[in-house]
Amino acid sequence: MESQVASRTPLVALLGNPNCGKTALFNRLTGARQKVANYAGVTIERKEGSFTSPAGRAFRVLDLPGAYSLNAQTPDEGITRDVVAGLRAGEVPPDAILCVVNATNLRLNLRLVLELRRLGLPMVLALNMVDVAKKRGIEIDTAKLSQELGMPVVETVAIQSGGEKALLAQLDAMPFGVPVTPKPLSAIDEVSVEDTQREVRRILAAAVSSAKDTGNLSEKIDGVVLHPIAGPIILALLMFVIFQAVFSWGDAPIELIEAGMGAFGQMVGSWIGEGMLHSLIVDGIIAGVGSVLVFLPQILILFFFILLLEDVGYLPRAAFLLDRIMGSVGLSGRSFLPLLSSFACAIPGVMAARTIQNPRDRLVTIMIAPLMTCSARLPVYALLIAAFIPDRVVGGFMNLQGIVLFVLYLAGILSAMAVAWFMKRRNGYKQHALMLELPAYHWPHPRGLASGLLERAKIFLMRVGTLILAMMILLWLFSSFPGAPEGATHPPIYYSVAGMIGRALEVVLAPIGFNWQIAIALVPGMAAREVAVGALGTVYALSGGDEVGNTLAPLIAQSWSLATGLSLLAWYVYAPHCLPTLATVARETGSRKYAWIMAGYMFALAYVAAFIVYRVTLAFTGA
Ligand SMILES: Nc1nc2c(ncn2[C@@H]2O[C@H](COP(=O)(O)OP(=O)(O)OP(=O)(O)O)[C@@H](O)[C@H]2O)c(=O)[nH]1
Ligand SMILES: [Mg+2]
Repeated sequence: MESQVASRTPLVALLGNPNCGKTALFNRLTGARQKVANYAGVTIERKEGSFTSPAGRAFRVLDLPGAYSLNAQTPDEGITRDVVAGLRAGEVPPDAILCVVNATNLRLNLRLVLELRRLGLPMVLALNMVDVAKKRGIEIDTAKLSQELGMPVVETVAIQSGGEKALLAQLDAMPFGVPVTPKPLSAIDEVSVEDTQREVRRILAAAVSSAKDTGNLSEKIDGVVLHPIAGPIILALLMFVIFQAVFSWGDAPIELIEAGMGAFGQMVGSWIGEGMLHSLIVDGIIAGVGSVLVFLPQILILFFFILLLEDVGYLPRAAFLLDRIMGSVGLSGRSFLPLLSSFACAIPGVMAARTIQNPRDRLVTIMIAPLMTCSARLPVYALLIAAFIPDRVVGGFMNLQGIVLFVLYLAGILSAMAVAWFMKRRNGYKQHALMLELPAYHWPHPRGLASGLLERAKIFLMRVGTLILAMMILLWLFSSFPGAPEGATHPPIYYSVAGMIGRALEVVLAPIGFNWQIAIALVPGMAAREVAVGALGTVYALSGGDEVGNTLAPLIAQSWSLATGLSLLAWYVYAPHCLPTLATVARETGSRKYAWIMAGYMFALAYVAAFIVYRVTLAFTGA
């Protein structure tokens, strides 16, 4: 046992305050592509990687959630504490702590360094973001700092290639002999917070000169962005521009993909003679997968803006602006970032709720996260909007389709607030002050932005190529067998297994205006929301029409009433069409109960909303 421990690869753990660049450094060292963004609380899990130093030594390295202190306040900080203190079952404590600090904010960051030092593990301090510190005129005497702290101090710039050089050299110089056992966590409390603060001040006075500090430009920008009147107006304008862009910039590339898919379908169709294989490939796969694929541009446009705002550092400001509104329903700005990540996908959103300290707030945030419009809803919304909402300019400059999309997002947000209010009212209110670190603004890094977008495109294409493709093949099978009986008056799919299920469900769904074709699509749609779009593509391709797939929108516009179209939109604002999210909720809350409650309340809301929309539209259109 002993010899095994002695000979293993040294494990180095990255620790530091949130948003100081740990993940950026981790990525630089290991070549990984973990998410880096300019707000606190991006990393919420322990991630392991490895690298070989210039001297040829192998290292294992851990990226951890940021923490302000080892007295963990939130579940994600708890992960970090347990890892360094060696409290995780089946895991040895790290051989060394690589403590990362933000060089422009040592006053805040050094407190954790002093705490960590009391654990008695070998440590290296990475003075990160020295590029920014230098620009601002903050002078840090690293030799002095090293002497004061009693540990090696190296300068790093995690976002520049080569910015990790000094650190690698330092790691190579370290012996890593017999692993050290960390002192118990109680050692941290041996010195009071006040004494620690005093020590921080002393060290700063000795090693840092901010005499030439040009000040923080961010504070000046925040004077405008966080202004009580200008702030919310800027936020609203930003949102507005994003939704307009999704529709107005998306047109050209979408048409290109549609045309491409159409031509591809025809070409492939002409190679394969009529028959089962033709149907599987043209109606099942190309029509199904193609009808989802066309939404790639719109998804990328949305993510372009999200990534941009993330990178610049605007998001925590938005949380700050919305704190009061969220407070009125019993949530705090703390819930904002988890909810915001739910716009990409509810799963990381639900997981990000780990950064919330209060267990009730955390639960409420988890329960409402899926009401935020995730990117998988975008294909559904975009399809139905293209089919039922005219592409018209209103008020001189606003695109009507963009407005409807905005309203759908808003409906999700407002409903989430209402549900939060209801849950909190039942469980008792308690207001918490918002403690949120506002990071410095910085210019977006084009390379990071591009790789973020590429990552998104990959995720989407992977989903299309695996999950959606598989669902389409299954759906085609269920929709093609058994074939139509003698003297059939409907297309064969009507008599198939899927058709039978669809017709059975139609009984329940008819009051909200859904036909059996929609009912069929909703079933595989439980795997993921955009599967329903593909399923509609396949179902309509099999219901007749030759080269449907790429022209699904006009087809459903012809065959459904406006009331049905709008009702389905309302349904998708609420319905929990995503089993993976429900599974994540069960895991994160440690109980299936909440997944069931979530599914129940979301289906109920979906039905009621769709019913109201259907009936009201019918009343207006007089059908
Ligand atoms: N200018 C500059 N920016 C940096 C540097 N290192 C990181 N950043 C930026 O700082 C922000 C935070 O980086 P992350 O790596 O996500 O920080 P983290 O410590 O992992 O944050 P959490 O996971 O939230 O604890 C990002 O916007 C990075 O691009 C650096 O050395 N210089
Ligand atoms: Mg991180």
